Amino acid sequence: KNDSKDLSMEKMEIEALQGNVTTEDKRHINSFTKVWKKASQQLKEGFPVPKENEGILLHEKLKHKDYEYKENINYSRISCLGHGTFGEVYEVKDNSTGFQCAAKTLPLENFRAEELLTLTQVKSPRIVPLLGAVREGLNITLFMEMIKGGSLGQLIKEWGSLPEDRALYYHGQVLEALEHLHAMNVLHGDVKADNVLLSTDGKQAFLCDFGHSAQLSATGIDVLATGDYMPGTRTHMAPEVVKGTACDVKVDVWSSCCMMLHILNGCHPWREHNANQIFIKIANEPPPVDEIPASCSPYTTDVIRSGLEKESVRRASASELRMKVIKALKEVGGLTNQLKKTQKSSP
Ligand SMILES: CN1C=C[C@@](O)(C#Cc2ccnc(-n3nc(C(N)=O)c4cc(F)ccc43)c2)C1=O
Repeated sequence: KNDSKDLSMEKMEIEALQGNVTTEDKRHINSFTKVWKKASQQLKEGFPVPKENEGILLHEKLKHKDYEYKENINYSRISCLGHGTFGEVYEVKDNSTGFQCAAKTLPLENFRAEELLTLTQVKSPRIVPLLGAVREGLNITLFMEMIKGGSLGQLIKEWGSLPEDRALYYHGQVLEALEHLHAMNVLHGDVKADNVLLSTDGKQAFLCDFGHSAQLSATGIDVLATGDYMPGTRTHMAPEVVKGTACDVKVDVWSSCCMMLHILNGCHPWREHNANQIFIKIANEPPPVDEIPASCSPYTTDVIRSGLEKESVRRASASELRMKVIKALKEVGGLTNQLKKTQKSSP
């Protein structure tokens, strides 16, 4: 009897929220997640979806007007920060407060409820904070803190590759974010340098883009290549993902070590193979440990080897690997080299 009462309460709550943008608390975002997931399904099946402007703003400097929050009317795009499979990310400014933040916009039919559910559940200093989620017609816009140092992927492009100490330093911070996620049986699903954002002084790294995240069942094992799951970046995919066998949170540990190879070598692992060959290589060949630079300390080599175990049961967990990273970072003398801003690679 109580459940049905709760359900009808929730139904009333959702109806009250629909068609409006409000600054409620985070739990209302979950209500919209259900509504948008259904609308996204309807669109995919070819049914029309009413064009609404609705959602939740979580930051007091993002101000809706008469329960509306629309591009150009209430906020404006300043510049494009990045684009990819996920949609586009812009730097935006609230027209009434001048507050600037970042906003990822994606078509409603590409909306995955897990992206928002993960972001409302996770509280970690190593994860980009969500500032709001608004539907405008057939688009969803997710507002988040602006992280001014840009992405680690951009930094690697600028410098070619990064020294071992800095690679370990950033790997350690990514593993901190993964520890938080994995403790809640959530996997990120697309750990790579493009999804790691840096503070301007390069001292802090933040994990972003939960468009590929998945909440695993209680056993912690799921087959990812099913349903609406969108796999992450091919070169960073764990063998179990490629093979479509049972996956657990350790797929992120594998990807984080592929990211480590990318930072150290300046290119993704499995570089010389074309897209289709990569799946066969990942599934059948030994892990790409031969791509670990010979100049790396034995401790760094041990980090990458422990995270690139093909059998996920033998692979280190995020917390075990972070311990190894801290040891390796100490062994190489800590974070010493400064990336001098002036010495950018020639244009
Ligand atoms: C909290 N939250 C909300 C949505 C989310 O799933 C995402 C994302 C995403 C994807 C790609 N790129 C960026 N991206 N964000 C920024 C920024 N916040 O400053 C950014 C800055 C760049 F220079 C390049 C890409 C950038 C952010 C998520 O995690």
